[in-house]
Parts: sequence; C-alpha cells; structure tokens
Amino acid sequence: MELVQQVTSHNSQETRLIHMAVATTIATAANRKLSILRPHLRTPRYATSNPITHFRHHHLTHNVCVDDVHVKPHLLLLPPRAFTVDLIQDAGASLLVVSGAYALVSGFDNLTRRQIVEQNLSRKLVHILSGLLYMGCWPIFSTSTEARYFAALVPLLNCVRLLVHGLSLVTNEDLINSVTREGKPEELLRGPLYYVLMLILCSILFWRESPVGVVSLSMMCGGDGIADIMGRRFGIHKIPYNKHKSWVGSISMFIVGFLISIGMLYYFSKFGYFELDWAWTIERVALVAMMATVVESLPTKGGLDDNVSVPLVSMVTAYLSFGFQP
Ligand SMILES: Nc1ccn([C@@H]2O[C@H](COP(=O)(O)OP(=O)(O)OP(=O)(O)O)[C@@H](O)[C@H]2O)c(=O)n1
Ligand SMILES: C/C(=C\CO)CCC[C@H](C)CCC[C@H](C)CCCC(C)C
Repeated sequence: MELVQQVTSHNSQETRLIHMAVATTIATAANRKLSILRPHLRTPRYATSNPITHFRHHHLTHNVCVDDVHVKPHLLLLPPRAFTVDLIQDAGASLLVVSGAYALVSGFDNLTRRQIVEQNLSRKLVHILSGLLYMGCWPIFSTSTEARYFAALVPLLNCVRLLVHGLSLVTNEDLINSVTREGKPEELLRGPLYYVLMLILCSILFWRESPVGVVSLSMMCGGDGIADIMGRRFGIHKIPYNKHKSWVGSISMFIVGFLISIGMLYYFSKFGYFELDWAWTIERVALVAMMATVVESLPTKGGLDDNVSVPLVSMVTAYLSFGFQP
C-alpha cells in the first residue's frame, strides 16, 4: 500500500510540475506579447500593473511567477466562472454608481429648494463632485476588459436623462434645480450634457489605465468648477483679454486643478494602477493645469463650452507631454 501511495503522490507531483511548466510557458509568451504591444509599460517613469488583478491571481495562485504576473496554472484556462463573476461585479458596480448619481442630484435639489445652497453654487458643487466621485468609483469595477464600458454606462444613462429632460419630453424639477443656472430645461443640453459626454470619452478611451483621463477629468471637474466658485465671489480684477473672467478665478483653477489632479493620480497609484515618477509627473501635471487654465480664461462667446475645451486641451497636453497611451 505504501509503495502505491508513494508512486501516486510522485505521479501527481509530476503532473503538477508539467502543469506549471506549461503555464509558465504560456504566461511568459503572453507577458512578452503584452510588453511588446505596450512598450510604455516598461518605461521606468510610468508603468502600470493592476494590483487588483495581481492580488486576485496572487491571492488565488501559488509559485508560478513570470515578470511579477502571478498566474495560477489552471486560471490560464479562464473558466467561464471568472467571466460570470466579473459580469456580476461590474453590473453591481454600475447600479451602485448610478444610484449615487441620483442621490447626489436629489440631495442638491433638496438643498436648493430649502435655500440652504444657492442655485449657482449647487450647480458648481454637482459639477465638481459628480466627475470626481465617479472616477473615485472606478476601482470597484472588475479587472475585465469590459469593465470600462460598464462604468461608462453611468454617464451614458445620465446623458439620456439630460436629453429627455432638456428636450422637455419629461419634466424633472430635481435635475433642473440642481444643475441649471436659471432653471430652464434647455440649459441641460449644454454644459451638463457636454460634461457627461466627456466622462464617457475618458472612461472608454483612457479608463484607469492611463493618467491622461484622470488628469483631464480632474481639470474639468475640480479646476473649472472652483474657477467659477472663487471667481464669482472674489474675482474683482478681471483678465485683460476677457472681462468675464478674473485672475482669482483662473489662479484658483490652476492651483486647485493641479492639486486635485495630483491627488487623483495618487489615489489611483495607491491601487497600483500607476507607478509614477512623482517629480516627473508633477512637472507635467503643472503644464496640463496651465494649458487648461489659459484655455478656460479665453472668451467662449460662440466658441467651445468650457466642459469641452478644458478636458480636450488637458487630454492633448497630457498625451503629448506624458507620452501616456490608452
Ligand atoms: N476663470 C474664471 C472663471 C469663472 N469666473 C466667474 O465665474 C462665472 C461663471 O464662469 P463660467 O466658466 O462662465 O461658468 P458657466 O459657463 O456659467 O458654468 P459652466 O462652466 O458650468 O457652464 C464668470 O462669469 C465669472 O464671474 C471667473 O471669475 N474667472
Ligand atoms: C452641472 C454639471 C455640469 C455643468 O457644468 C454636472 C452634471 C452632472 C450630471 C447631471 C450627473 C453626472 C453623474 C455622474 C456621471 C456619476 C456620478 C456618480 C457619483 C457616485 C455621484
């Protein structure tokens, strides 16, 4: 009996070793392909390794390690269960974030109705908080390639909501009270609509894999939002080339937009999505903040809305100066 046990255990050990050898080969090939496809992953300044994936595999795996990608032998076959789990996680996350969006708008409607918050301030606070909280929820989505589309569903549903109410197909006082300047439904079809379209674009194009989207949305939400709040209240000295904008508003946008961008990059780096050389990154975020602030200060009469020009100039500047790729 003992001999049989020894032989059996020896065979199972052999089998396990063969599995591991196969898995290592596949993982090496996959990993090499990845690094060829995405050379910037290898740059010392910015490389991304999603620790949730890493954690998940590490948590479930043992001993097979290729270039810090831990892969469990049999997980390489990706049984349907993994796909189903991701699907459930992403659907749940979308539902949670959509509920959060609804709660935010309703909450500010309530504060405005009770005159606790003035309507313009409500609009700007929703402008600042919506996008930043939306980005802050990105880590709760799964590591699947479809996760970004589930996340983008949230601004998409709000886009439909803005269209339906902006076209007065259905009336919704909550939305109008909390996100319009003068309480006119058609206002929903400008700033707010462009805003959610930018959220969709950055979610799909850059997601949490590239700091370009994070910095662009931080400048649109945090930077542009604070410019209005500070400029309206303290903006006595106007900008020579645009009497509607002030030095206080623009300087506030630069400082707060820069700080929020760095803060969001730090947040995502704590999840391991980015490994950033901070001295190098700070220089480039400052350049993006400067470009976005200058563009925002320009007269917009008949031109692009700030909710389009600010994120777009931030994306282009970040893409060119950081060399980050989607
Ligand atoms: N650099 C800036 C930006 C804004 N403001 C102040 O904030 C007000 C509104 O700014 P604006 O960017 O025009 O915001 P809105 O277009 O009203 O709002 P949104 O961007 O959400 O469409 C301006 O009239 C001005 O009083 C400022 O002083 N300096
Ligand atoms: C007033 C706004 C822009 C004008 O400059 C912002 C409009 C915001 C939308 C009505 C709602 C957007 C919600 C986000 C997509 C999701 C937020 C989720 C979070 C958890 C609150």
